[in-house]
Amino acid sequence: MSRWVACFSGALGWEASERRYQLPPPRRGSALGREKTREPTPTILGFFKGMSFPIASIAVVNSVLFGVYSNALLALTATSHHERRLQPPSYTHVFIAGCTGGFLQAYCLAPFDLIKVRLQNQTEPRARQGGPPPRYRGPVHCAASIFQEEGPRGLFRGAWALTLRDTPTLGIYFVSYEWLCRQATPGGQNPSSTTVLVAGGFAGITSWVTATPLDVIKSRMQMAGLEQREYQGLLDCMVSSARQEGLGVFFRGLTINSARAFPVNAVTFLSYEYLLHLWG
Ligand SMILES: CN(C)C(=N)NCCC[C@H](N)C(=O)O
Repeated sequence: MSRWVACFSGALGWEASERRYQLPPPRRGSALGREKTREPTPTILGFFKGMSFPIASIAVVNSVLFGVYSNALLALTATSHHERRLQPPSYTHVFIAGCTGGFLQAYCLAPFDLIKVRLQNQTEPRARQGGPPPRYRGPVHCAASIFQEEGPRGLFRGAWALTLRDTPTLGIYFVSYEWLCRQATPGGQNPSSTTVLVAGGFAGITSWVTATPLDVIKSRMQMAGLEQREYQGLLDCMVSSARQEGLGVFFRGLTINSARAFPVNAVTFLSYEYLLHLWG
């Protein structure tokens, strides 16, 4: 039980805005480009757009991830959290447990991720007097609209890309964390808080560095239904994105992902270790 509760810690780790993955604006001269549109004045609030839903859902996401990871490790090694300090699990076991957590988390929570991406990509200004209302009025309205307009399968748009992104990268995430902790901790002892913070931060960066290319593709596929743009699949999305925007497209958002990953994952692991210690 404690393993699942511990993962509430993730409430601190909201996802960065996905607007960086938007497709380039229509070229000058295109029908859309010629339309006279009044751009809303950007405000600081734009950075926080659509954050309430990610904050609420990240607790669930991390509960599933860390819960499955801990239970998979328990099943593989037959040792409790405390015993593992004296008998550390092999990196293969850590990797398999991390991949299992990543796979189940991605598969079960794909609709939440889709809603988050759609809400964060809304470009309409907040409803003003006389102005157009935003397309989605909130998470429930967003889910209902996707269901109506794109069918039940629409809610799982991009789910494969999300699963492919999360399965190996979460294995890497937990292996990096374990490896860094072991380097800085004498055998048989618990890692210090500083070690946990630093190892968690770097584990977050490592996982995002490996995840960013598929993260870009996943977000594009999730937005495709809304932008009246269909990809034939993951490969088609990869090839057409690279053709139009060059290989750099796969690393879009890498700097911001990494800058965000350090503090978020440092705190996530510290809370996880602390709660395991308390209830484990
Ligand atoms: C897709 N990737 C790289 C990950 N999910 N990595 C694990 C970090 C999870 C954390 N909630 C975060 O958002 O950084």
